Amino acid sequence: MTITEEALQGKGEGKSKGREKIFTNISPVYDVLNDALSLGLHRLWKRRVVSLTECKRGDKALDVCCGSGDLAFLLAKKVGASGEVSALDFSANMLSYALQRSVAKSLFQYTYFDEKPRDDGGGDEGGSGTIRWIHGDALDLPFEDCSFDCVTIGYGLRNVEDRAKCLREVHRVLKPNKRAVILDFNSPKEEGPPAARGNTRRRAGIINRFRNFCLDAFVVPAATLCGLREEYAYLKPSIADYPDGSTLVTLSMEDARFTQAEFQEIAGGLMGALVLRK
Ligand SMILES: C/C(=C\Cc1cc(O)c2ccccc2c1O)CCC[C@H](C)CCC[C@H](C)CCCC(C)C
Ligand SMILES: C[S@@+](CC[C@H](N)C(=O)[O-])C[C@H]1O[C@@H](n2cnc3c(N)ncnc32)[C@H](O)[C@@H]1O
Repeated sequence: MTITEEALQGKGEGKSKGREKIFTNISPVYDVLNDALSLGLHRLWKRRVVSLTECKRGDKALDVCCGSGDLAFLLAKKVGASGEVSALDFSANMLSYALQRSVAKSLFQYTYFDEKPRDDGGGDEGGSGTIRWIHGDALDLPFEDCSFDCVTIGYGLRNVEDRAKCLREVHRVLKPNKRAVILDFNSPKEEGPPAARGNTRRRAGIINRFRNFCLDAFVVPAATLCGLREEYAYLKPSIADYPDGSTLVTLSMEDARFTQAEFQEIAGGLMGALVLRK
C-alpha cells in the first residue's frame, strides 16, 4: 500500500499513522516548497486568515495542525506580548521545525535590533506573544471548554481523519461569540443540473482543472526532486475528497453547532477560508 493509499484508505490507526508519516517526511522541505510552489502567495493567504479571526492584543489564540508554525507566528504578532498562542500538531518533526524557527526568529529580533524588538504594527511594543508548542491530536484537544479568543486551522481540516469531530473540538475550546478561521484548498463541486448551474459548474471545472494541472506539472515533479513524490501525490486525491464550501458551511452549522458560517474564496477560487462564529 502506498503512503497515499494508507493515508486515504487505511483502516483506523493505519490511516492516522499514514497521514502523520506524510507530514513527518515532508517537514524538512515543507516551508521551502510552499514558498517556491505558491510563489510565496501562501503567506498572503495566511495573513488573510489571521485578519479574519478578529483576534487582538492580549487575546489567547490557538492554531490547530500548526505544522512549521506559519499561522502561530502571525497570531503571536497579532496578540502581542500580553497575549498567548497555543500551537498544536501531532507530528513531532513538524513541531521541531516550528521550534527551530521560533528560536531563530527571537535571535534575529535581538541580533539585528539593538533597541526593543521592532513592532511592525501587529503586536505590542514588547514584540510577539508567547507560543506554546503542543504535541497533540486535533481530534482530542487538550484544552478546557471556552479557552480561546480565536482558533485557526491552516491546511489541516482536510488532513484530519474525522472532520466533523475536529470542528466540534474547535467549537468546544472557542469562547462564545468568537471566531475560528479554517484555510484550505477550495474544492468546488461540478455536479448539479447543467441548466441551473451552467456558469458555476463551468467555473468549478476551470478551478479544479487548473489546480490539478499545477499539481501534476509543477508540484509533484518538484517534490519528486526532493524524494517526496508519494507524499505530494497525496494532495490531489485529498483535495478531491474534501467538501466544497457550502458543504463545509452546512457541516459547521448543523454538526458542530456554530451559529455563523461563511465560506470565502481566496486566490481566484483556488483556496478558501471557512469563517465560523461560535
Ligand atoms: C501552503 C499550501 C499547501 C500546504 C500543504 C497542504 C497539504 O495538505 C499537503 C499535503 C502533502 C504535501 C504537502 C502539503 C502542503 O504543502 C499551498 C501552497 C503550496 C502548494 C504545495 C502549492 C499549490 C499550487 C497551487 C495548486 C497553484 C498555485 C498557483 C499560484 C498562482 C502560484
Ligand atoms: C499541510 S500541514 C499545515 C501546516 C500549517 N498549518 C500551515 O498552514 O502551513 C498539515 C498539518 O496538520 C497536521 N495534522 C494532521 N492531522 C492532525 C491531527 N489529527 N492532529 C494534529 N495535527 C494534525 C500535520 O502533522 C501537519 O503538520
